[in-house]
Amino acid sequence: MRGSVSSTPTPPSSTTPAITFDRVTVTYGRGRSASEALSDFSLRVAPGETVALLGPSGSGKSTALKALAGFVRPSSGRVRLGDRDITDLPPARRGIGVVVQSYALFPHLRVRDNVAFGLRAHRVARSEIGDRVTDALSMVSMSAYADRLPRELSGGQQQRVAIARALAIRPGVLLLDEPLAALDAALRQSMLTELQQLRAALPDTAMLYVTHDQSEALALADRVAVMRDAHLVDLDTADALWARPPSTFTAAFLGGANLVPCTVGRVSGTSALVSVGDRMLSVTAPPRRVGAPDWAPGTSAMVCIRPHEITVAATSGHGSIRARVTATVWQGSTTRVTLAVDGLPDVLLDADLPGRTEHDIDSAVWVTIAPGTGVLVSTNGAP
Ligand SMILES: Nc1ncnc2c1ncn2[C@@H]1O[C@H](COP(=O)(O)OP(=O)(O)OP(=O)(O)O)[C@@H](O)[C@H]1O
Repeated sequence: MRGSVSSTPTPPSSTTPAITFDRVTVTYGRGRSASEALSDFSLRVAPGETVALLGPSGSGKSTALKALAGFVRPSSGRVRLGDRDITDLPPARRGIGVVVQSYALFPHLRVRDNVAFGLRAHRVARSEIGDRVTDALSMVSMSAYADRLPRELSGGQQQRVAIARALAIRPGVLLLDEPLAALDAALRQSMLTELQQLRAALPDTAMLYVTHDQSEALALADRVAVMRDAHLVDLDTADALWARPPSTFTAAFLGGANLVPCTVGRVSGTSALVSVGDRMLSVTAPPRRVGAPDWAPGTSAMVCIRPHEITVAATSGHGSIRARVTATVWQGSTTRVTLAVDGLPDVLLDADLPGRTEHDIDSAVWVTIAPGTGVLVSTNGAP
């Protein structure tokens, strides 16, 4: 399946979607100060599917979530859960579990009462509440903390309680808005693993996961919806978006790709020879999206080269290109080396080299891009 929003905004199964956004537009403010935070947004999420809304700050991700949860009202368009149109329902009657970045726990209520609160708001029978709270806390491994106040918990523990509170109502749909953003890097990693386990434990729950962190989207989502300036720009499986980015924006947003201008030469199936400066490079030419022209010889495009696909040596080798080191940053397990490559005056390439690699600034090196590792990306419609 190709990642064109116009051609494939459909969930993988043919069942009724758990979540439907049908051409939703949200406008904040009025008159001259009115601005569209979400424009003509359509998306369907299948039962049991996790879709990540990924995009930079201000691109409209949270607004989409709020429109579904009922915290903002669309100026046009409809939202549905299954066959039920919920556009006009108050939030508490939508039966959606919501988890936000700031935990939003009541500071004066103990953990068990924070979780029970949502159940009372959803009018769950008093006799059922105790068992539901116990189940939800055990799902997030927080049973031992039921009698604590939020201030007696770490950030990660508070976020688990917030997730338990959302799960206790047994929602068919769970919305998570940057749930890990307030946590430190180590905790974020372990919570990410726990969220993966939670997802496996809830095979029928559809999840919409808002993040600006591509690694969270790749780790958790069945499909990724890339947002930009209030619009959905690309939608596909995480694998497909990574391997065959449909746009330069998505290529850059998912993993800091090097985007090198090229001219398409000979194309055979999914292989292409392209000229980059005065060099020929063998790259992958993914099938174009439905309705788009093929990669015609002479077309201007970009080659997306991931930083880990570049090797750097002190001496020249077969097919290597001379370059100059302009910066190095040690990142722990890798060193990012930035390179000015001969014949490409306007491009700096980032290479991620394993371990701690020492290169003097301005030193001459030889760069090799393994044949076939770069992928062609269309510049049609790109800014
Ligand atoms: N209540 C509001 N009133 C006016 N404008 C708003 C309001 N909430 C959001 N916006 C604006 O709408 C746009 C989209 O905001 P939104 O919060 O949906 O973006 P986002 O992609 O979730 O960003 P972030 O990752 O920073 O949370 C932004 O320009 C924002 O400033």
